[in-house]
Amino acid sequence: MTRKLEGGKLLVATHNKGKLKEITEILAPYGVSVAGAGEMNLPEPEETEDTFVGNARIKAHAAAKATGLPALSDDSGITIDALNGAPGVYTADWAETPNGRDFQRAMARANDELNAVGAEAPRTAQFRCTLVIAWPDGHDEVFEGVMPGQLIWPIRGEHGFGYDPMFQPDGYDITCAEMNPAEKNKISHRGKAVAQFVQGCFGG
Ligand SMILES: O=c1[nH]c(=O)c2ncn([C@@H]3O[C@H](COP(=O)(O)OP(=O)(O)OP(=O)(O)O)[C@@H](O)[C@H]3O)c2[nH]1
Ligand SMILES: [Mg+2]
Repeated sequence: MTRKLEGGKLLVATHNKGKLKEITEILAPYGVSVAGAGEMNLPEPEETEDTFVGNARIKAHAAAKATGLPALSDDSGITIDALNGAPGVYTADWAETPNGRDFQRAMARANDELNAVGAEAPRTAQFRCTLVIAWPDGHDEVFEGVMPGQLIWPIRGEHGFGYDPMFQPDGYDITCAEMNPAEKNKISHRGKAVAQFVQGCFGG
């Protein structure tokens, strides 16, 4: 049975400003305001699992334990069919450099690895989002969303974050970075997962 949440404020256990902005915007119509782990100075736990749900559990339970409040985490990434699902849980790692994350470089790597598979390699990929809400007593619940699409090159668009300029959702001829944010939230992996979370934890 899904445990319900009360009150209008939710702790979101992420240090990613792009995710936080999207979750804030998706939850606004439900009267839920959001506080991020970064602004609450919570440490960033190490993501040691090899599944989205495993890492989402680590982040949500760490924040719930540290604050005594229910905490929502988001573990997400891109799975590329021709690369057997890579980068998957390592999506952020592909962007890491000694000077911070560089997504131009991460997108170029995805394109290079696809080209190395061959000209005929399918360009299909999925954005995946796993949300975990954890309570301080150790209870948790999981919600998931997937957005299928194609990886295009050269990249296009200025909105969004991460790999958005490379990702063209199925049924669209523009990338996620060319959409306005509300349009992306309507169809995205994160939009779908948050809708399920709202239904489960705030619904009747
Ligand atoms: O173009 C994108 N549009 C999206 O909608 C999206 N959602 C996730 N991602 C990427 O997937 C990785 C998640 O890694 P991740 O779950 O560990 O998050 P993170 O480390 O950035 O923050 P945190 O929540 O762990 O604090 C990061 O590289 C994100 O850029 C996206 N990229
Ligand atoms: Mg992370």
